[in-house]
Amino acid sequence: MAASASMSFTLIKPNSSSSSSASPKCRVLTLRCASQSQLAASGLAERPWKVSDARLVLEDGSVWKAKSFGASGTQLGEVVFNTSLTGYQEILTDPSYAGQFVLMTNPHIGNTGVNFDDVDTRAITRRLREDGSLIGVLSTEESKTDEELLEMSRSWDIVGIDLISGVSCKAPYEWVDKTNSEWDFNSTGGETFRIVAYDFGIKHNILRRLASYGCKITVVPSTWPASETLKMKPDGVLFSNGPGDPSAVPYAVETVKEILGKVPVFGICMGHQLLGQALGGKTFKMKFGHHGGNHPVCNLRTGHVEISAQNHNYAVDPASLPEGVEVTHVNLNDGSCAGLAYPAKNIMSLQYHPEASPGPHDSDYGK
Ligand SMILES: NC(=O)CC[C@H](N)C(=O)O
Repeated sequence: MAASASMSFTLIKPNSSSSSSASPKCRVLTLRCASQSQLAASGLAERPWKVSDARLVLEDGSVWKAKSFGASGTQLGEVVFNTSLTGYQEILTDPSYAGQFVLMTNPHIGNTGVNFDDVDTRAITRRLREDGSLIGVLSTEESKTDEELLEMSRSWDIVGIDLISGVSCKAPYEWVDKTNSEWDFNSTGGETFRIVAYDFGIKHNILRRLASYGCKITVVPSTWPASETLKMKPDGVLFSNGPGDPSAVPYAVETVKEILGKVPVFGICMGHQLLGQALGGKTFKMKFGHHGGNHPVCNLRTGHVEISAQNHNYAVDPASLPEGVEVTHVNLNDGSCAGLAYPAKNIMSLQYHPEASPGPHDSDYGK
């Protein structure tokens, strides 16, 4: 689903003037440093892909000059940074990043660290840490002026947009693949539960982990009616991860509401945010969210700390939840809600990724 481009960066003085607009079309892009001399020395400049000048223009008026290879054109999106040390392939193919650019911060991926030829892309991360996630336009089109690109970045917002409909499957299907045995560490033999999994941009490893635990899984589109799901008489329903603003998909919240209390349900990330709303709570946008494989979470039921993989810009406001809903997990970096349960209705959910691949695997408890 994702286009990607690798770029070297040189920061020039912020430019704050503006002029035209364009329709938003967003893809996940990764920003990676390599100097032109390195590219030339390695022969990359002669490879089939085109190396071209590129610019990342942020809505704050800053213009970041770059060299790109692997993709060309102009893309608009929200720039977020990810602190994971490994797994950038999985990050770039995670549908939850639809509408966003991913800026890797690990020196081995996102930048070259000590390199006097290039400005370190961690400078962009610092900017995002100050101001929060920013909309940006990444372009290799020389015909577009900085002002035009700036205007594009200022005339689009990721808030309020339904991004899950663009990444969900279009028809139901059965999922059978398990975690490859060389990577498996917790699994059960035999069939356990029949699950309907709502695909809001579901990650394959969620499905693999469930299959390894013996679940028989039917994946359904985001618009699949609750009544059809209930007719399938599943033992449980999973609401998956997915991109974008959870308050911009009221139809999905309605589906969740219709299912709650009738069968046990579990939500991951977007699924957790939809459950929070279906229970009467509200979500809010965080400053720059949580994106990385190193987030400490406290499981309040056990007192144990789990290191978790996270990828979200929104969170459920615990103060907005009705009585009876229990906050089961808390992010120890900022105290935000990382898990919910409502035992009276057999509901549980996590804001983070217990199935993370690559790990950490602290939250894959096994049986
Ligand atoms: N990984 C996800 O499901 C992301 C959830 C939601 N799109 C957010 O950014 O908060």
